[in-house]
Amino acid sequence: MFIDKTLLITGGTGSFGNAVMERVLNTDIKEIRIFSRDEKKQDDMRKKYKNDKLKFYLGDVRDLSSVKNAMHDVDYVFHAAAFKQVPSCEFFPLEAVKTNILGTDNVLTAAIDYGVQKVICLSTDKAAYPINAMGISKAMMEKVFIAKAKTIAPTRTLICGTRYGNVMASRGSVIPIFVEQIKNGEPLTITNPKMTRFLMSLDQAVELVIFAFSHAQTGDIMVQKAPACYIGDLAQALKELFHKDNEVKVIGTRHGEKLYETLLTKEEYLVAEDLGKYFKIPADQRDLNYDKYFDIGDKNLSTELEYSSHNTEILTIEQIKEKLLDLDYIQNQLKDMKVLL
Ligand SMILES: O=c1ccn([C@@H]2O[C@H](COP(=O)(O)OP(=O)(O)O[C@H]3O[C@H](CO)[C@H](O)[C@H](O)[C@H]3O)[C@@H](O)[C@H]2O)c(=O)[nH]1
Repeated sequence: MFIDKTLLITGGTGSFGNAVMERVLNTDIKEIRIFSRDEKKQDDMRKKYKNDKLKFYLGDVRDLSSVKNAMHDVDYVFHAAAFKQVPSCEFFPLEAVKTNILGTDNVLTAAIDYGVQKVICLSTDKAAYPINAMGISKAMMEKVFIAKAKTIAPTRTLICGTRYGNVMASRGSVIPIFVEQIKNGEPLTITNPKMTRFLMSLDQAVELVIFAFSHAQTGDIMVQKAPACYIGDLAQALKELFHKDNEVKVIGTRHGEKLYETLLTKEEYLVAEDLGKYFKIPADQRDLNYDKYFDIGDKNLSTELEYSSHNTEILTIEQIKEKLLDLDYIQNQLKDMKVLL
């Protein structure tokens, strides 16, 4: 797939950028361009990998000229640059607009201008029925790339996306928070034990992008099916793995937070194609002459379910423990704490 090609990864110094880069670096790819704002992280990456195939571009997706500067002779783009923290986007929603929405438009404009063959834009479950600024900006990002996909022949530039849930043990997320609390003998701060979240690994996020890369048609969003768990059960699973019995403190739901996340809205579920491990949300083929579709309507809409972390497979405590044990992060923490399994 990548033989002699050039791949640009926006947000390339982030955890997803690193993971997907590592996955592709050992193919016959010609060049991987890491595009990001942070010179320090780029320098760390340069020193860590010491690989001539890796090229680093400083820039910001908000600035079209910096994006164009990195886009010449690129074949494929994985667009991962984004603001993804819920709280910071709540306080600075316009910053989310600039990076997540306008930045995406810049990436697509430059990609089309330079004849890039494929662009994969990364979205999140928080974009489905969004309630916080981060999710709303990502939902708009999806609208932007779907609309843009209609403006260009897929044989020239194919534009598609992926949507995935929380990445387990990512920096600042609940798993490392609970592990630190366990280590320090502090109570585990549970927002609501009945809250559910999809459980996905970084590798699966990479898999999903590679799957979209090889299977998506223009305008499609690819979604990975995933199990979920109750946050109360996640805390219990961690306590059992670490052989500790910390107290639990229920602290209540945080700002902008949902009881459960949605990967497919019911409107999308109705049209989604089930591809086994994945769902494909095909691009809406209607054009602006909307009137001619009005009398068809959608009778099923009121009965259809969404695909959410409440109605997907819910893992038992034992199953959560198995998933946790697959994570390098958990293995290292268990070793640090000299826990025998
Ligand atoms: O101390 C905590 C922290 C979190 N949770 C719960 O654990 C679940 C997961 O929380 P995370 O903070 O790990 O993940 P979020 O779903 O809240 O989303 C987070 O991860 C996203 C990316 O996956 C974005 O980065 C986002 O800004 C960030 O809030 C939620 O139900 C949350 O209520 C707790 O019970 N206690």
